[in-house]
Amino acid sequence: MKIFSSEQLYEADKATVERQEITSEALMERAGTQIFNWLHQRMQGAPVPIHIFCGIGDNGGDGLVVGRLLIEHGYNVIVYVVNCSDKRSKNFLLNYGKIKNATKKWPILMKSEADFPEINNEDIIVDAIFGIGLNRCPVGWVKKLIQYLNENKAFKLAIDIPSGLFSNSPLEDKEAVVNANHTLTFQTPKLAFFLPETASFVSNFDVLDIGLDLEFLQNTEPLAQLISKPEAQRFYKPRDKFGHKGTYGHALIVAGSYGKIGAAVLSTAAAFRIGAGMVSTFVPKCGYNILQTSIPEAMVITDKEEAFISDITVDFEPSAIGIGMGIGKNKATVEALKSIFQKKNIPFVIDADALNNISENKELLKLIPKNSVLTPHPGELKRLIGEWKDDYDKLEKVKKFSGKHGLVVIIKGAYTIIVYGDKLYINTSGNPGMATAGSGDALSGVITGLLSQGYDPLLASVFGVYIHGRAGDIAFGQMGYEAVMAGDIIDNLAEAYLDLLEQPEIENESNGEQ
Ligand SMILES: NC(=O)C1=CN([C@@H]2O[C@H](COP(=O)(O)OP(=O)(O)OC[C@H]3O[C@@H](n4cnc5c(N)ncnc54)[C@H](O)[C@@H]3O)[C@@H](O)[C@H]2O)[C@@H](O)CC1
Ligand SMILES: Nc1ncnc2c1ncn2[C@@H]1O[C@H](COP(=O)(O)OP(=O)(O)O)[C@@H](O)[C@H]1O
Ligand SMILES: [K+]
Repeated sequence: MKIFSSEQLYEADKATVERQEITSEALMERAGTQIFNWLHQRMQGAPVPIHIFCGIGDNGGDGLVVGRLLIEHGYNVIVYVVNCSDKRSKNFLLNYGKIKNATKKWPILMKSEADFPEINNEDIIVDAIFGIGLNRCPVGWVKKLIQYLNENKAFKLAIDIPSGLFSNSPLEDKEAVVNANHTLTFQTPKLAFFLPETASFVSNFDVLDIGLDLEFLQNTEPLAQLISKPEAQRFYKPRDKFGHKGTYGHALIVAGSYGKIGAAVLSTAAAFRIGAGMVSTFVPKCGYNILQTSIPEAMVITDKEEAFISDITVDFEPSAIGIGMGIGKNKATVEALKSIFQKKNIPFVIDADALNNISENKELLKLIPKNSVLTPHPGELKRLIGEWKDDYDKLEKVKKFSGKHGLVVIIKGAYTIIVYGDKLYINTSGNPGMATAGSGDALSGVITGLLSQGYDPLLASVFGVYIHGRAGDIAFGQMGYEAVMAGDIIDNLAEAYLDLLEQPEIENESNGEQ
């Protein structure tokens, strides 16, 4: 599913009105009707008071449509106009008139704190104050109203986007955003829903298809692509009936140092489970017995050093190399990295201490083969590209870094983002149970194993991040968040594949899966 900017959505709006030969008022009616249907389906006529707070723009207009439809269906509705400006939009005014006709009275006009209504914890709040047209932070009594709503325990449903949140630019005032329990967003989710500083305002969301012009949506380059099951299903490369282990490549994992051989074990196991034909693992001598015992399927090659890696020599041509997990920062290890980057001109997966060594020895950057995949968590990323002001600044910096060096960068975390030049892919699988030691080692093994099977680096990254997260979700289903260990994620790669190969999901409007 594509994520568009607010500017693109206004263009889509315009294209829809022109090509479908409808009025923008009709489009608003469509949008409001979708919200009404969502509520009506869940409330089934329940007499719970619904407080609808409408701004004076088109988001407010949507709120008025919802209010009118609910009233016409006998719901207990109180509609307020948050009168923060006299510049009411055309469609707001049209619907203001319509709701008056339906109810024979005007909505309640709010002009200051004195107008804040009493709301019970069991009531429902619909937030239609600001949508994607927010152009400055809410201040004064409007900010106070947002805070007042947030203090209330009533269920808060935001229309399109929680008021106070900019859809694709930095948040300036965290105190002036509606903390929505659920958001019903039109046509595509907004970028702010997925970034660490703003995602918490959008704990749950559904995407409502309001039928914006398909040609525009298909032909417009989005801000980002959201990756869910349907996309992953398209990326999957089916196994060949006549394939043999050589068909699926020989992956090399270079990992581990004294006390961190587990990192090598985890990434090796993950590379096998994701389907690499063969996996050889290069470790310091101290890792030999551990590897041979824990993963008999792996071939093990050892360094001349006992406790760390100093010189990576192998007697075969790997189809992919995953490097860095638990290797430490010994000087000799840095030299070994330098030399292998120069010797092997294939895409690498570069993780953990390999990234830290690169950050401390920036000359290594130039030696990394093009289209290699870097998998930093936020700490490693900061060391690599420096501090950032906010999430958007971070994305711009990573895009620049990726473009300059010709690398895929995976920004790990909840909603992992894969960056390749100007392109952003946002993963939707995964859960906080995966915040556990070694889950990153598993990811590097997964991506290395996919590269070795012939997935190109971008595809291996996007698909690998999804399936790793999905395996984590399945592990969560079995044992809850806390008990998940990295090994459980690896064990569930099998289930994640089976889940992927089930009948394709019907692409519907919910959960961002389109
Ligand atoms: N573009 C689309 O595809 C569609 C948009 N619709 C709705 O239209 C919304 C966008 O409507 P608008 O562009 O009218 O914008 P909004 O309704 O988001 O609000 C903008 C209005 O509020 C004022 N404003 C902005 N920030 C303010 C602040 N901090 N304090 C006080 N006033 C402030 C602006 O000057 C403007 O008058 C969407 O979010 C969505 O709800 C739907 O009706 C249907 C289709
Ligand atoms: N809250 C979360 N939600 C989703 N995925 C998460 C979450 N926390 C961690 N992960 C995933 O777990 C992995 C953690 O990687 P990393 O921090 O490198 O772990 P380690 O270094 O211990 O192996 C990443 O793939 C990350 O996206
Ligand atoms: K809103």
